[in-house]
Parts: sequence; C-alpha cells; structure tokens
Amino acid sequence: MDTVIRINQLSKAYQKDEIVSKVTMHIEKGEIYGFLGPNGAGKTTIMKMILNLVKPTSGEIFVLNQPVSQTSFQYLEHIGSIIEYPVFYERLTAAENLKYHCDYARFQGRDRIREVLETVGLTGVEDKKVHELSLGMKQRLGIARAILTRPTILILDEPINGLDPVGIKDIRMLLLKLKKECGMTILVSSHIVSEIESIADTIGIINRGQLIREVKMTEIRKENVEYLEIKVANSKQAALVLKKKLNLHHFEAVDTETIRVYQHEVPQAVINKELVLNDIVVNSIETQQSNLEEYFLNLIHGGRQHA
Ligand SMILES: Nc1ncnc2c1ncn2[C@@H]1O[C@H](COP(=O)(O)OP(=O)(O)OP(=O)(O)O)[C@@H](O)[C@H]1O
Repeated sequence: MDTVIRINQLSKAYQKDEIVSKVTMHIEKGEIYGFLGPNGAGKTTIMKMILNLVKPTSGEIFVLNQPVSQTSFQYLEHIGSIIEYPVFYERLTAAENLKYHCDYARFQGRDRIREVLETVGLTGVEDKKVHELSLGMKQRLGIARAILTRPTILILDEPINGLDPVGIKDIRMLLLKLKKECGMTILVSSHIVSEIESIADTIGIINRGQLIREVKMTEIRKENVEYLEIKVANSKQAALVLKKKLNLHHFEAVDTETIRVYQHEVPQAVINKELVLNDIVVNSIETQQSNLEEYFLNLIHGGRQHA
C-alpha cells in the first residue's frame, strides 16, 4: 500500500513547552485514519503542520512522497481540510460560499457545486443562507467545500464535535462514501472513541503530544479479548461451580449477578449445563468483546477502567 502522508519524528515546541513530541505516523492511500486523543493532546497542531500552517520545531512530513517545507504549497491542491470549524460568509447562501471558494482556488468547474452539494446530502439547500443552516448542515457544507476541487486527501479536525446522534451518523456515512466512491484518503480526529471506531481502518492514539499507538483496526479486534458474559441469580455460587467443577480460573465476578469468563477451552454449552446441574439460575450467556473505548482508556490511563 502507498503511504500518502508520512510523518517522522515530528516535534513542536512553543517557548520551552513541547506540545508535540517525536511523532511518527503513516497514513495509507484510501484509508480512513482515526486520530484519537483527549482535548489538548496535540491533534490540531499536527494537522496544522501537515497543512503548512504551523512550522515544526523538528522532524519531517512527506505528503505524496514530497517533503513538506516552509516554501512548499503546491501539494496543498491535493488536500481538502477543515481545521477546528468551517468558517463561512454567514449572510451568503451555501452555493454562493462555494462559488467564492471556486474563484479563490481558481477552480474552473462551477457545475461541480451542485455535484458536491448532492454528495454531502445538501441538495435543495443551495439557496439557503448559511446562518439558517443547522450545525450538522454547516459541517457537511464545510466538507462540500473541502472536496470541491477534487483533492485526494481530506483532513478533518473533530468534524463530529457538537453534533447530535443523527448528525454524527450523517458524517460517518459521508466519510465512508467519500472513501468508497471517490477513493479519498481521510485523516479525521476525534476525542470520542465511539465516534470513529466503526469507520476507521487505522487508529493513531495520541496523548500529551506523543503518539502512543498506531494500529490497524483489524489488529485491535484480534487483540481485544473475547469473553463470555453470564448473567446468573448469584455470581458467588456460580464462581464456585466454575472453579470446583470445571476447573476454570480466569474469570471475574463483575457484580452479584454477572460473571465474565476469559478462558475459551470450555464450550459455552458445557458451562451452561454445569451451572444448571448445580442449581444456578442462568438468565443469559453470551460472547462479548471489550471495545475500543476500553482499549483507548487502557492506553491513555495505563490500566483497565472500572465503573
Ligand atoms: N500557538 C500556540 N501557543 C502555545 N500553545 C499552543 C498553541 N497552539 C496550541 N497550543 C497548546 O498545545 C496543546 C495542544 O493543542 P492542540 O489544539 O493541538 O490539541 P488537540 O489535541 O487538537 O485538542 P483540542 O481537541 O482541544 O483542539 C494545548 O495545550 C494548546 O494549549
């Protein structure tokens, strides 16, 4: 696979404060790269450095195999972006805002305006003034503007921030569509794991300026532990049966009615039968998987999170 954005040992300091520290990242062609980290971790600063809006203190950035330097701007025609939030002429219409962007970018293709509005699901609102649009619509209009000149890379800084569940779903669907139908490479940041988990191909986890993990989602799914969650009338008694009768030892009673079994060698049906034979009421038994949220919190806080 081609690496579209390669970042090597990138650092940024303001005065003596190093807010990005030796970050190395690889964003592959055609993937959605979820850039995850708590507020203030350094995500926006890294995105700004990729876009040549902030000068790195040290390290290297390559976009489409070309090194980014203070004087390189040509590569930016391959990138569409929204950093922080999209800013519009609020009293102009959606279409007028896009038209101005075409002029500004010296892009000859005004018929593309209708096309991008359709892509982002804003057909019919071209004549609405921007201040009349909802936050979710503004975000989608921002994405329409970012893809107007047909860039191959899209960089979005927390595009889901502040949106309601429907707005979040719309953006997720839109990003998947841009990846699938337009072959775009998308770098999208978020501080909320669940917003990105279902669409990302790769996750980069950043905390306090350091990239603590870059991992394919397929790997995370493999790494994440599968366990059997059993709901019983009395988890203490059930634990005794698991230990004494089935010789299991890797399990935990999460509360008085829930047991999680992390060993896989004893089939679910056998566990169920043994509990029932020993007069334990089993209300449900099902396979579960710890999710990215737990994985993320583990990495950020260095330990499993308990409620
Ligand atoms: N120009 C600047 N001068 C000094 N400090 C800055 C500057 N820009 C950012 N910072 C600091 O760098 C740190 C990282 O900020 P950044 O905006 O990159 O984080 P982030 O992960 O995008 O978080 P958020 O989601 O809150 O925007 C913060 O502590 C911020 O206050």
